[in-house]
Amino acid sequence: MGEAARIGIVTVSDRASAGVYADEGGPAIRDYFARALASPWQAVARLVPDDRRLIAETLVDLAEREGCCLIVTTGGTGPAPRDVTPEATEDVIAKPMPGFGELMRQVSLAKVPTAILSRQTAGIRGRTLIVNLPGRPRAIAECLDAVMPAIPYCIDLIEGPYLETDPAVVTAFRPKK
Ligand SMILES: Nc1ncnc2c1ncn2[C@@H]1O[C@H](COP(=O)(O)OP(=O)(O)OP(=O)(O)O)[C@@H](O)[C@H]1O
Ligand SMILES: Nc1nc2c(c(=O)[nH]1)N[C@H]1C(S)=C(S)[C@@H](COP(=O)(O)O)O[C@H]1N2
Repeated sequence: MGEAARIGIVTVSDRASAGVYADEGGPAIRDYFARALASPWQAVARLVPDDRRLIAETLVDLAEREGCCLIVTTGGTGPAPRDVTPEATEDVIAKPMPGFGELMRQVSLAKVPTAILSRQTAGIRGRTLIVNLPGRPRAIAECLDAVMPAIPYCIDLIEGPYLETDPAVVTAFRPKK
C-alpha cells in the first residue's frame, strides 16, 4: 500500500472561524471519509472566514504545499454578499467540473427546496480535485453520497493516489479498461 492520501477539509464560515459557534462542518467531512474510505488517508483541516483571497490562498496551500489530492470545502456557497467560496474556487482551478454541482443540487432538491440557492462548484488544479459543499452540516453526507462514487476515478485520471472505498458505505465506480 502506498502513502496515505491527503485530503484537505476547509470550513468557510465567518461565525465558526470567530468562535461564535463550534465548527461542525469540518468534523462531519472528516467523519464521512473515515467511514467511506478503506485505503490510508490523512486529513488536513482549515477553518477560514468568508474572504475570497483567504479561501483561494488556503486552497492553493492545500493543493501545492500540503499535496492534497482532494479538497472539500463547506460553506459560503449561497447568494449572501459574503458567500464567495465558488468564486475563490474558480480563482484557483484550471478545469471546471460542472457535473459535481449539477448532481449535488439535484439530489439536494429532494431534501430541501432551497437546494437551488447553493452555487457549489468543483474543479481541477494540477493533481487536486476541489469540491464545494453547502454550509449546513447535514448537507455534507447528502452531497458526498451523490458524488463519492465518481471521486476515486477522477483522482486516478489526475494521477493522484488510488483511493479505495468501503463498499458497505459507497462503491467507487471505475470503468473497465
Ligand atoms: N461550520 C459550521 N458548523 C456548524 N454549523 C454551521 C456551520 N456552517 C453553517 N452552519 C449552520 O448552518 C446554517 C446556515 O449556514 P449559513 O449559510 O448561514 O452559514 P455560512 O455562510 O456557512 O457561515 P457564516 O454565515 O458564519 O459565514 C447556520 O445558521 C448554522 O447554523
Ligand atoms: N443537501 C443540502 N443542500 C443544501 C442545503 C441543505 O440543507 N442540504 N441548504 C441549502 C441552503 S438553505 C443554502 S442557503 C445553500 C447555500 O448554503 P451555504 O451558503 O451555507 O453554502 O445551500 C443549499 N443546499
